Amino acid sequence: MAGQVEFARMNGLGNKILVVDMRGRTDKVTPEAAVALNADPATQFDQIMAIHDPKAQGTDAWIDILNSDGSKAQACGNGTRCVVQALSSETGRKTFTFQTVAGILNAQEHEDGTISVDMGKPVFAWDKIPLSEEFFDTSRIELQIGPIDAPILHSPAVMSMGNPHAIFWVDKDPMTFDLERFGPLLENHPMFPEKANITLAQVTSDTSLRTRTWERGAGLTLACGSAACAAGVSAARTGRTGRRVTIDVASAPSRQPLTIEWRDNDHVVMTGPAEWEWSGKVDPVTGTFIRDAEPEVRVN
Ligand SMILES: N[C@H](CCC[C@H](N)C(=O)O)C(=O)O
Repeated sequence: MAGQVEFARMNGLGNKILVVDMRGRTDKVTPEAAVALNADPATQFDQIMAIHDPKAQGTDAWIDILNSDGSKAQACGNGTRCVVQALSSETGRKTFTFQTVAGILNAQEHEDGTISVDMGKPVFAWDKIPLSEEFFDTSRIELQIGPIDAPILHSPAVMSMGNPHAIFWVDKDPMTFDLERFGPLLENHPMFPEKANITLAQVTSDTSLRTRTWERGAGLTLACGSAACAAGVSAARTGRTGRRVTIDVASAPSRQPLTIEWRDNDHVVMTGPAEWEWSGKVDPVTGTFIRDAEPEVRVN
C-alpha cells in the first residue's frame, strides 16, 4: 500500500519511540522502513509502536512492535505508555485495551499524566522464556561472563514479560559496568535461542532498584520498561524487596522513577511518564518521512 501515515516521535523516560498510525491499512511497517528511520538522527529510535485496527472484540487496537534493527518485539512497556498518551490526546479517553502478539494489555492514564500499563503475568518456565537448557529454578541460572574464577556478571534471574529478560544483580552502580561490551555477548549467548534483553540491577533500598538495560535488537537504550518489570518481579521473587518497588532507570535523562507493582493476581503493573516530541508523516514501506511544521511563534 502506498502513501504516508501520521507518526509521532515520543519517549518513555528517554526510551526513543516512534508511534506510527497504521489504522485503516492492512499492511505493516516494514523492517526496511525501520532500518531507514533508525539511520536518520532525527528519527533514530529504540522501538516503533505501530497502531493497527483491533482484531478482537473489546480491544481498542492491535499493536505491532519493531526494534531499531527491524526485528519484532513482543512487549515494550515504555512504548505502550507512549501509545496511551497519543490515543488519549486524540480521543480524550483515559483507559485502553490493546492486543499484541504477547496477549491483552490494559492501560490507563491518570490525572497527573502518568500512565499505568498492566503488562500481564511473568513467565518463569525455562522453555517459555525460552532458554536452550533446562533449568528448574530460573530465579538464578548458571551463566557468567568474565574470568571463570572471578566472573564480572553471573547467575542471572531469567523470565519472560512477553519478551525474554535476564537480570544480573550487581552490588554497585550499574553505570560503572561496561554494558556496551558485555551486552551484545549476553544478548546473543547460546543460552537464549531467541536472544534476550540484558539488565543490570542494583538493590538501593527495601523498596527501590536501579537498573540499566542492553536491549535485544536495539542495544544500549536510555530506559526499558519491560526490563524494569522483570527486575521488580525478580527482586520480589528472590526476597530482595517486596512486591512494589520504584525503579530508578540509571540512564534515563529525567530520573523520574518507574513504579512496578507485582499484584496478588500475578499481574505486573508499571506506572510512569510518556512524552510527545514532534509529529510528522511517514511512508511505512520505505521510511521516508516529513516533519510537521512547528507552529510559528509570533512576537508583536
Ligand atoms: N524498550 C522496551 C522493551 C523492548 C524490548 C525489545 N528490545 C525486545 O524484547 O526485543 C520496553 O520499554 O519495554
